[in-house]
Amino acid sequence: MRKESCSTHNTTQHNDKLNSKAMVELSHAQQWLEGQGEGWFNNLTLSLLFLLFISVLFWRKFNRVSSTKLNLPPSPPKLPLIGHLHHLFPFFHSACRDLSNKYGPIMLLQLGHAPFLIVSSPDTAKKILMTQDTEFADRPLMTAARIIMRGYTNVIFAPYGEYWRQGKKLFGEGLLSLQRVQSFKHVREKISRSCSLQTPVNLGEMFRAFITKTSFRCAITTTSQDGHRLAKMYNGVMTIMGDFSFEYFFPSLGWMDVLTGFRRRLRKIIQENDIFLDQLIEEHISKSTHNCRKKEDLLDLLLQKEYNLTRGNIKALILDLFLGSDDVATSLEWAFAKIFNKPNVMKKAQEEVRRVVGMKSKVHEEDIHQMEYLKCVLKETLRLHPAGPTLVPRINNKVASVNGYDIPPNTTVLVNVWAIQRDPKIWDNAEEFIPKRFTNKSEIKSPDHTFIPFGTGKRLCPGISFGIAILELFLANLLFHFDWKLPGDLKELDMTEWQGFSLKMKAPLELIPISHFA
Ligand code: HEM
Repeated sequence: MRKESCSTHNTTQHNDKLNSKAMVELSHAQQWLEGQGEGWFNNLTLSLLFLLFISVLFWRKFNRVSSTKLNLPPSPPKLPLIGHLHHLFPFFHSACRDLSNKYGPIMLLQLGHAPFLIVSSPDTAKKILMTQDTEFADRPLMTAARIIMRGYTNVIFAPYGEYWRQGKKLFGEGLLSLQRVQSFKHVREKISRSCSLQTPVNLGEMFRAFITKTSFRCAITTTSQDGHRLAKMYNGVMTIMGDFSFEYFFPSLGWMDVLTGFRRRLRKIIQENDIFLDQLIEEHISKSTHNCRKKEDLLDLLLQKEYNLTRGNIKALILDLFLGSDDVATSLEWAFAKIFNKPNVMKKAQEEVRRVVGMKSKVHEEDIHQMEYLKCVLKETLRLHPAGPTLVPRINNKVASVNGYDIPPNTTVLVNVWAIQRDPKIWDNAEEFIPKRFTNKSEIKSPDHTFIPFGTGKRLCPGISFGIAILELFLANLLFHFDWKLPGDLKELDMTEWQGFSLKMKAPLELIPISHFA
């Protein structure tokens, strides 16, 4: 299943959209700029602006010709050059929900030069994700994913095809065979120190650090205790994956990513990751050669010769663990904040956890099965705060027909799960946090597509069981061992959202722990 970089495929796709002469000039300018390095801006600026103008004209000409024959979905009025970008503040998912209320559950936007289809109803989501899923099973080509994930050779961004199929199967097997998250000891000790000092704990930061480390260590056994390097690698990858790239929204302006320093930062992250990942890989190769590991882990599986993966492929696949961990940490942060802001929910959840665990000194995995209310709390959190509010983007390679509309090829398709899961036509008191609405509903995705925080269909998240297991265990432990209060004279937690790679809490989740068993 070996796969080398898809960047040529990407370039070809974008080139098709442009007049070839202007493209040749642009690519010369880009190569030249790459050679000059970041921060360069001198008297050639005018020539570059001229090129920009030409490329925009060509793009507009192309776009007009190709879309005239199609029956396109409804669209709000747009501005020259930026299209609908100005409509999408402060938050993409909520702005799209408001626009969809006016323009319908299937709506075409133009963001910069890139066409986006926004889907906001369960029925249309079903068509995209299930009924017509082969037409929409590909991922769009994004600069950060291309470079960090070495030509889209991780699972999340891999183009739909044999490499993706094999990668997902391997990833699923690797995650299933993981040793479960056994110990909450380190987190408990750290929080206990703050108990005695009566100082607030930044829970969001702590969740992220522990969950990345936990999922990484569960998947890959290593003697390296370098948690700091792991955290640095994680922060670097997550930050740049959520950054703005000119190449994506304005394909003809890809060279601007050189000027802004985006490309340089990507290269730096790759180099830093390489040091850590090469060390892990070498350690695994040497241990398997000397046959001194007791248990096989995800990395051992990926290193097996029969899969014929390059070292770059393996590094990209490992990085999917980071993206998955980020979703878990984000969901945990929201869940805890939601519980804290609703004292009756906190009381009920703590009573359940403490009743089930009883006289034991810690929460065991078997206990979790009996914590029905805790499971409802998690589902209600994932309903109101899905970590991926518009799932991971899809793309269609050919013209597709949905609800009688023509969807032009290479349209990025976003299913606004955040809007569907808060739709007052579907949910009673849709904006309210009411965990008991999930009583006796065991599924983590509903067949009618009204609740799909992990997506569905071919590109369904393979980390569901692993992610839920970590979430349940962390939450149960936090509720079992500690009571919590706000620092200073704060009355309530600030629940403002912030969109990075996942939809996070903007303000730090800081609370003072009080030991329940002191
Ligand atoms: C609460 C935790 C998590 C949430 C909310 C979540 C959510 C999602 C979503 C929305 C997608 C996109 C589905 C689509 O395009 O239809 C996805 C894909 C994916 N997730 Fe997760 N995820 C979580 C945990 C994890 C974990 C722990 C891992 C791995 C360790 C993981 C690995 C993946 C991978 C590899 C994909 C790509 C699947 C594909 O493209 O075929 N996720 N996840």
